Amino acid sequence: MKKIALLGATGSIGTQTLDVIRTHRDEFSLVSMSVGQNIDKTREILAEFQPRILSVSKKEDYEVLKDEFLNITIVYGEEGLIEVATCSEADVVVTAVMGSVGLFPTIEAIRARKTIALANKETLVTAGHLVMKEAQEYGVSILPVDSEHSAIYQCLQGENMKEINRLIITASGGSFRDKTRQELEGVTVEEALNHPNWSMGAKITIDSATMMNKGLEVIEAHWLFNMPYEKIDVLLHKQSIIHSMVEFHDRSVMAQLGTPDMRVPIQYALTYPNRMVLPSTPLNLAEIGTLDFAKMDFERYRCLSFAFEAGKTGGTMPTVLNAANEQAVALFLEGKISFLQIEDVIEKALNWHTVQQNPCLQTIKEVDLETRSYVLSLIS
Ligand SMILES: NC(=O)C1=CN([C@@H]2O[C@H](COP(=O)(O)OP(=O)(O)OC[C@H]3O[C@@H](n4cnc5c(N)ncnc54)[C@H](OP(=O)(O)O)[C@@H]3O)[C@@H](O)[C@H]2O)C=CC1
Ligand SMILES: CC(=O)[C@@H](O)[C@H](O)COP(=O)(O)O
Ligand SMILES: [Mn+2]
Repeated sequence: MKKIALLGATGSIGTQTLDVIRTHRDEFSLVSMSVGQNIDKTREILAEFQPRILSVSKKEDYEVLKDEFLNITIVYGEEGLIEVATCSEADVVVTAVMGSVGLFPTIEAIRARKTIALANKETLVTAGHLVMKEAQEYGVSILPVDSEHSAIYQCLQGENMKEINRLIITASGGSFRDKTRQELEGVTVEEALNHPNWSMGAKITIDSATMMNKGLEVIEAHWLFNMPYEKIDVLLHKQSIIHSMVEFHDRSVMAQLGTPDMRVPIQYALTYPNRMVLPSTPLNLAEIGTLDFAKMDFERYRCLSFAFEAGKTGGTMPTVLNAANEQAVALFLEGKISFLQIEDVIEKALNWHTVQQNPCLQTIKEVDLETRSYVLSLIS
């Protein structure tokens, strides 16, 4: 029986992780979980899965739930996230919170020698050098959940890392892939949230529309696979059937394919190196007929250029990229800035910041906060 700590149980990845646990009750159990503010859904999850520890974001929710669920340890805030992630019984921590708030619990989980099933890409973007160093020091595996990185990981099984020529990350193009830049003026939040292939949380769906999701994934791949940026390519592939590819020195290309269903990479991370049955829709290529590919347009998707530049600059630059993006997307979702302003404020933040190399955790925390304040100052 594998015991799971789940950060972000009420979200899109969290819900699908619970579905995987539900499908394999004899293999997995939920021992601890965190949520944000969705307390109705939390009550349902607690009743069904009965974890030992729950963390909520707000103290007010903690006050209510602690009197309601007397046999569950209830905690809250950033300390609560760490308590969930370091729960003594847990073997594996699924990091499915949204944003850089996932960094500190992930670091503490590594120090507690938990295997990490990593969905929360912002953690690697903001502090990849520290996360990978800690994982190496503590002998902890970081198993990718993000579909592209899971695909690459699957293609690399039994391969020699020294024989890789390049990684090819596929990108659907997001909600606005058929629009020109001019047509992006005045697009609505509702339109932006309409991803063509995946049903995901709001923030990543907007990232997908701006192509920042792919930028974050390039940086995530750089750290996970120790790959220089020059060897990471992005390819437009609108069906999201090929989840990513690896080209080797002999020009052989390995790809992983499947219908878009995040339960597949989630389950793979939980069962690795084995596989188990999953009631997912089989891939029917005859029915799909055609798979499309196109060259990435870096003028159209400026956020992808920002990410490559920030990644190559290194130091605190990816932290700024991530924090500015998180703040800008939040402002867009609140209706306070337009879709095109997202990339404008990110560009301003990157130009404003003076990079510091090899930042420690404290510096990353400070730069993250300063960047968010800077972005807010731009619109006030
Ligand atoms: N969804 C997907 O298919 C994929 C997602 N990812 C990555 O996985 C992560 C999660 O994405 P997704 O599931 O879509 O996101 P969702 O927005 O659906 O879920 C986020 C989860 O995190 C919780 N949360 C949000 N903010 C905080 C906070 N400040 N403190 C504590 N908890 C918080 C939410 O709680 P509540 O709702 O209760 O407020 C919810 O449980 C992201 O990093 C994303 O990039 C990667 C690949 C695919
Ligand atoms: C499911 C998943 O992993 C997402 O990150 C997905 O890749 C988003 O799709 P695009 O960013 O390619 O639109
Ligand atoms: Mn992805």
